[in-house]
Amino acid sequence: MRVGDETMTVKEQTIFNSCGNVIKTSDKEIHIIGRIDEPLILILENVLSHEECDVLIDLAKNRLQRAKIGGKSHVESDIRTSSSMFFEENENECIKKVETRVSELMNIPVSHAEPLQILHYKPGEQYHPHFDYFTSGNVVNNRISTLIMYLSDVEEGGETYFPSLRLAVTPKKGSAVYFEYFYNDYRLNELTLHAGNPVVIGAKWVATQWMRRQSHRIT
Ligand SMILES: O=C(O)CCC(=O)C(=O)O
Ligand SMILES: [Fe+2]
Repeated sequence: MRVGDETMTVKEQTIFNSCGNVIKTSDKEIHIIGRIDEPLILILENVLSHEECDVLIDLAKNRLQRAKIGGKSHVESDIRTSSSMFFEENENECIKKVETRVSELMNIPVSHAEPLQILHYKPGEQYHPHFDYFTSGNVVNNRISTLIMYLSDVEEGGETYFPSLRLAVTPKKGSAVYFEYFYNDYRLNELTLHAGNPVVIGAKWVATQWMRRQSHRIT
């Protein structure tokens, strides 16, 4: 292909940095078991141990709140019907360890990390298709990448679904799906539209880490 040829495509830079199928963070070997290249979407195994999943669920259990929209309206949102909570940064040794591992895996300093979010879906609950980046107005320090870690298996339903790519990721305890939306070509970012399909049988627990373009933490 010639330069200037309209059909010439230049592969976009990715944030995620891996060569090979195994990623070594300072305390774990994580395996890539599935991928789409553009936009980059990775299915990762062994991100969290089963014990870590259980600890995160236990710590979150009593602090969950049904999804709300609007500060004062207290109207329950139909966009997301699950319950959620956020951990404090560095809240305890387990959170600290997970935050460090996730930041190494996502190749972004921990200071760019939002607080770790826990979501709990009961049968019938779901998260309708959405973008993780903010689309309204002039966002200064937008989100650039997401890691959704599954803290439980789900007997039926509950997949993370990318409708534009027709990709469904089945929750598996300790596994995760990674995607990024930092591309110059806006159409690639838009392909990261995703949903949490309704849980049919069982309970779904996830931990979501969103990364920002710039430092986000005050400390
Ligand atoms: O529960 C899922 O599979 C999706 C969660 C999600 O999209 C999010 O936390 O932003
Ligand atoms: Fe999302």
